[in-house]
Amino acid sequence: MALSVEKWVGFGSAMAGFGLLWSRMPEHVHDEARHIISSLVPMLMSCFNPYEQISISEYGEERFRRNKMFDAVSTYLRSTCLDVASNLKAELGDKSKDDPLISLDEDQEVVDNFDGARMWWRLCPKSAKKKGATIISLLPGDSDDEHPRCYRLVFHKRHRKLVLDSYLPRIVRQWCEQTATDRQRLLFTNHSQQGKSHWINVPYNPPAKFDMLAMDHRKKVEIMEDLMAFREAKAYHSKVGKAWKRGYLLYGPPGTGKSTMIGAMANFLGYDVYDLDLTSIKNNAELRKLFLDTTDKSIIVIEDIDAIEVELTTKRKKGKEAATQENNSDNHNLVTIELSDKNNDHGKVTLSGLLSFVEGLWSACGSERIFVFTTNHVDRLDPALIRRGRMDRHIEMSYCRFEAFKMLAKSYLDITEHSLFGEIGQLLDEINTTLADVADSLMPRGKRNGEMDRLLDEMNGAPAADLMLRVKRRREADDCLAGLVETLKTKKAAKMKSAAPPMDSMGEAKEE
Ligand SMILES: Nc1ncnc2c1ncn2[C@@H]1O[C@H](COP(=O)(O)OP(=O)(O)OP(=O)(O)O)[C@@H](O)[C@H]1O
Ligand SMILES: [Mg+2]
Repeated sequence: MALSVEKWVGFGSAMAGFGLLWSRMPEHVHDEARHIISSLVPMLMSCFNPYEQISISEYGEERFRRNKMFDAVSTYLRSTCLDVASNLKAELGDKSKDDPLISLDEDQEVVDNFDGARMWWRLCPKSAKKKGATIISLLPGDSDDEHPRCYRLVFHKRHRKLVLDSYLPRIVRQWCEQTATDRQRLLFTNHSQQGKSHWINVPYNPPAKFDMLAMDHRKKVEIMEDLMAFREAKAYHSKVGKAWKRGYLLYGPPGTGKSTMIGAMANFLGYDVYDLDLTSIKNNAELRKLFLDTTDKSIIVIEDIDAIEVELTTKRKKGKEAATQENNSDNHNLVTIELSDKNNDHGKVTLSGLLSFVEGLWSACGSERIFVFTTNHVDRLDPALIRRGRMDRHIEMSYCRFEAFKMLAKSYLDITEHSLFGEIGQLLDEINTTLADVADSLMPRGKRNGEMDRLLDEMNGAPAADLMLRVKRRREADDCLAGLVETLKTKKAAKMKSAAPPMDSMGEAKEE
């Protein structure tokens, strides 16, 4: 049957070609004959060929975007048609290394039954393109003169309505439901190969969760509520005619949790993360292609945006220009961003190119996207980049104070109080310490627990083991907190020393 379906489709194409030929007959062929035969061809075609087909290509016409319908069909066929296929292929799935991901091999045909109708599916391999067509490809190993892979669905033409109104929409619905529940989240980064940029990805399971993020509780709840409201605001955005996207600027000193917060956001929303490295992008056109190849329900991150040299070409920033260049002149990894790209955006990524995705024309391409910019130096950023509306929320990640410390102590040592808490609270108020430093001090090093660990192993769950475990934890907490006090005192002494006026030879403070 499969073969005959293919033949019918082939026959249909041949007839179509014949029809085309006729419609282009030279003038000297009698007009009337030409007209009669041309109008007969479609009729003949529909008499002889009872089948129709739909192609679902892996990439869209312009190759800018992956065709999600292709992914939906892959997932559907994997779940419904594998039993009847003989040519399969296996890959290691992202989720579990023990679980191979089985899918249809190229050219394997399978038949699906839907509401009594038969559907023939085939995954067609890449094929050579007819001469003359040129499409720029950004995909690895994908050459410009090839058609991408595609699924071909063949069905009887009396089922056309069923296919378009019920069968294909059901495939999409199932895919959406499945991806929402058990999809492996991915972390993407842009990569340049043979002068072309594309995304590469790895499975992403960030350990950070909001409940272990140490920061002001009220602020944290506000952020979570904001994210939740965003996720449910599809109708609102379309009602007010705004692109469904949101921008966050996370700023604060190194080690205060900006990257950790991004992981917590991704966990909370279940979104993929695109970590955009602007330094490897040549110009706005490439940036545009990368943005267009991001998926919905994603967080697009540009870390350390202050490290991007802002070379202003407009008059309004002339004064600041010299200072910016001077500050960054020795950093060769910087990408130059020009504010005005109207006349000259061929060789550079420009600020307006970047902004057109955050807020401008291109921001409407795709939906449910969150932009996160991070910086250690908020004061160095161009106001155009961070003005409200572009970056909807500015979140300060600050040094570790007592409240944040208590959260870290709870997650790292599982304690809520200790005799050293008072002293630690006071020291944290006096000196600026990052959460990264405090977190590092709170990691048990097991200095004096070697013997206890051995005993615990030997006891293997005996009743006394529980008590011993608690003693061990308590000791670890004592050690960590004592270590933290020591570190903070050393820092405080160093700070006081650097702030003290210089001494003369008699040990007296010199007058300035
Ligand atoms: N608010 C926080 N809550 C819990 N842990 C934190 C927090 N901030 C920092 N940490 C700890 O410090 C480590 C470094 O933090 P992180 O990388 O998020 O800092 P950052 O602000 O992104 O720094 P940088 O500006 O250098 O990129 C984290 O892996 C985490 O262990
Ligand atoms: Mg970071």
